[in-house]
Amino acid sequence: MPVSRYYDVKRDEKGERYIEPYITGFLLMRFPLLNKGTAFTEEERRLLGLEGLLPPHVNTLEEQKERVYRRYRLQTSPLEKHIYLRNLQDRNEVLFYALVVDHLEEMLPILYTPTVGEAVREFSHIYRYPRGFTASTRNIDRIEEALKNVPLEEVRLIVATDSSAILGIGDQGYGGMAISIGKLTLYTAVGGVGPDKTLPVELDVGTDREDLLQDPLYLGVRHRRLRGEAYFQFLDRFVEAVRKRYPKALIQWEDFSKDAAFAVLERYRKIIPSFNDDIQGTGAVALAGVLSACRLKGEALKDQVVVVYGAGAGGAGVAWALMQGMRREGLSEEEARARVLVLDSKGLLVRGRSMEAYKEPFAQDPERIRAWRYAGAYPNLLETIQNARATVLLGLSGQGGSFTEPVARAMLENTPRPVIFPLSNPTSLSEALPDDLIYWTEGRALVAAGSPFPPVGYMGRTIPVGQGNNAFIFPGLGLGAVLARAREVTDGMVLEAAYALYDYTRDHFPELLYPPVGALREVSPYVAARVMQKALEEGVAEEERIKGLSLEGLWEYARSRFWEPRYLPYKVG
Ligand SMILES: NC(=O)c1ccc[n+]([C@@H]2O[C@H](COP(=O)([O-])OP(=O)(O)OC[C@H]3O[C@@H](n4cnc5c(N)ncnc54)[C@H](O)[C@@H]3O)[C@@H](O)[C@H]2O)c1
Ligand SMILES: O=C(O)C[C@H](O)C(=O)O
Ligand SMILES: [Mn+2]
Repeated sequence: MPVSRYYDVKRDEKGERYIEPYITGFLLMRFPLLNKGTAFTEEERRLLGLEGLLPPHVNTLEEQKERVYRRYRLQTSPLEKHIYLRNLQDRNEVLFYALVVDHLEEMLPILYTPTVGEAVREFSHIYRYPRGFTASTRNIDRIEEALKNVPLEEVRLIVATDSSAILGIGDQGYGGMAISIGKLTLYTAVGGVGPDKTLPVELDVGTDREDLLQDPLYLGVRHRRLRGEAYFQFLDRFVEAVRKRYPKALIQWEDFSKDAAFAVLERYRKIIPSFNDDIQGTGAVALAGVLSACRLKGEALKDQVVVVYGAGAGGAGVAWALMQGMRREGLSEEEARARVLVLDSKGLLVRGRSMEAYKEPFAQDPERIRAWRYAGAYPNLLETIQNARATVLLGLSGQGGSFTEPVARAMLENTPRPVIFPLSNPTSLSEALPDDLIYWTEGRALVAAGSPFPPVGYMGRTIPVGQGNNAFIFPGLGLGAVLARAREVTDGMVLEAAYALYDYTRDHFPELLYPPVGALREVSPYVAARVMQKALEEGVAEEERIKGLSLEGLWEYARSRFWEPRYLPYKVG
């Protein structure tokens, strides 16, 4: 079966890859995976029926990059830059990725967090070309036929959202498609997954946002969200259709609110290889960063007292991963629980309090807080930090500014080097500005944030702010699972991704909490190799070609499979 109904990628007698197109002429230039624009050679123009349709001068990819980069720089706001880049992506994917790879640090905040949050909000207003697949209450009864319309035959990676909790900005209806697109852009740009192997998906089950339902320009279905049985029937149909059309595909569940996130993960993880980025990716990235912080302070994770502020998908995932990390250092389940305190909007999770089932594993023994000093029904953030003598504080609350000066100073009372990670996105919802945290703690806090922040100058020092974002995990985790053809994404593989990121940071950036974003293209294949190794060890890897390979061999394998943005020559069969 060819890669697409529009073309196939083949190898010539020397083993070099080339494209055999099944469409020609003007139409070929309208398919972004095939278009080279002004870089079509004279020979290709003759061969493909493009003569006269393009300017006479033939550009190199380098020249094209120069041209689009100049225009890019003239865009006046992050959202305008985002729109510009997304248009380029929908016009010529090789050129788009070649440009992005050259300017990773500059462009990731435009294509991904934080600007992607704005793109989600404005999705219906900035919409231009179709991309990805929409499953909606309008087509779910014909989902199998609809999926056949996707012109790609070898999809291996799907990012799907129901848009119920996009970043920290809540229900965004159809606009969530932008997050699926953004995550997959990273999969290709830094995870080496070919764009023809990816499919962004919006699961449009409706929205509860009155302003969207009333907006005449809104592009999604106009009814309230499906819930309960109807919701799961919708998802069952989607998963079944994916399994049929793309039996080798992995699904990354993205930005499902806590009401559905845990149930969706558990319902499908043994049916189709899948993981939840907000629960598992975030858990892994937080564990890696806290381990790095412990190394920098010369302390062990098992001796920390961790407060996780926010108990949704992200918070629960982070609490789980940190407990697993402590167990690995020898603590019992009970001991680990006592060192990871989790708060939701009502305060500290304590056994006996009313709470959703998924929070129960993190609830503290009520005996423990009996002697604590606190005012309300349950200890709040400041009271928990003070009473438990917290040394690590992680924010996944979506409550901008909630790490105040008293909170930061209370951390400093407990330890000379507090670890404080305001991980909520986008930038405006960060629990604190890294700048403030550094000043309030007299330059002593170890700080990483979910969104990108510039380094902080303090008393003649320049303190880098790590980006504790699951972007350091999901591309490698997904790539590793896909290359290993893992039947399942196990908890072991998720935790291995965390330790891989920790090891990578220690070996290459020993002073930092996380590598710089510019290193993501090196980080992801390493994480992938470790994930593959774990999949082999746990017996879930089905790919024969990797069996028996050492870590070095797996790493080489991941690098050799890495998709690079360059033009392939055309040949007509
Ligand atoms: N840095 C990262 O990689 C990363 C990854 C995932 C999520 N996040 C961020 O975490 C935040 C939450 O995302 P989520 O996916 O967990 O959403 P969610 O909808 O599943 O959960 C939100 C949670 O926030 C908590 N919360 C709300 N109001 C609160 C309050 N006043 N005090 C304390 N807690 C409160 C609640 O416990 C709620 O369950 C978002 O801002 C998101 O961007 C960051
Ligand atoms: O999307 C991100 O930047 C990270 C994370 O998945 C989130 O929901 O905030
Ligand atoms: Mn997310």
